[in-house]
Amino acid sequence: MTDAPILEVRDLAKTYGARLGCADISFDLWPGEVLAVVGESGSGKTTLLNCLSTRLAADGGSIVYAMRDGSRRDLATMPEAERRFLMRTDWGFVHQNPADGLRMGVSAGANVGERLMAIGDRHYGRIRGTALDWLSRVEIAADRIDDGPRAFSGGMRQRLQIARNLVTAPRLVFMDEPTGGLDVSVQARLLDLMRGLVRDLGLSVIIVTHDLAVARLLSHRIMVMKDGRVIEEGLTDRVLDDPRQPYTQLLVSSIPQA
Ligand SMILES: Nc1ncnc2c1ncn2[C@@H]1O[C@H](COP(=O)(O)OP(=O)(O)OP(=O)(O)O)[C@@H](O)[C@H]1O
Repeated sequence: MTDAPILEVRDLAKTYGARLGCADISFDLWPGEVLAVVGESGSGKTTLLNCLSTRLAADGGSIVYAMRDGSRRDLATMPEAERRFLMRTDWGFVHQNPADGLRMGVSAGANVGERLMAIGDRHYGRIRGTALDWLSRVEIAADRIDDGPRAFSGGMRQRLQIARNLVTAPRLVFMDEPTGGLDVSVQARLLDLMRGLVRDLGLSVIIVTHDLAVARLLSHRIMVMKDGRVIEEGLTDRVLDDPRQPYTQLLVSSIPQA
């Protein structure tokens, strides 16, 4: 842990014409911290995640990112090429639908190795070795390395997407409903795996989910969104065990208690 946030977000806002995407978003994310953004469908979670990861241009506010060299940079004014480099190296983005984050037409090994090549690794044997190592870390058998994602189950595809993202040792990972659309038993295994990796690698994570059980298991802190704004935030246990806002109370009461 360092004593400075990895991300400082102030007054971030995004509208789509007359419709509000998100507004008045301010928070700090600390190294090694997992922040869950929760809320119902349409509350602005995905808009916020896409603005933070610069996949979408915000209308206002600032996002300051702590670079590896310690310098602090405003992402809105960072040149496109530099942002793209960050996305390939320092950041990961795990999509709900693995097909959005994988190259479906190439092998599992190539999906992982490609990210290494993008940061300049050219040694075939080493790339394949690292890809094998990562497949095993996400519990994909070594003999599947030459199979394409199309031959994988939904859970395997999602694990492959995670390996592809983590192989470059990113510092910040964005996740958009990473367990959405999977069977409950597959979700449980994936969550367990993600929790271990996040902890072992000391990743900073912003995870969007409408599933409070996912937030409970993975996150240190929760931001609750409603109608594009953050209406409550705090440590995960506090928010889930002692929600202050009526809307959060409603969300919490609607999930079965473990
Ligand atoms: N491309 C777009 N054009 C117009 N309006 C949009 C667009 N994307 C999102 N919105 C609107 O912005 C608001 C926030 O949507 P957003 O997708 O961020 O919510 P969400 O909480 O991620 O929902 P979900 O869980 O269903 O993905 C909604 O009112 C939505 O209709």
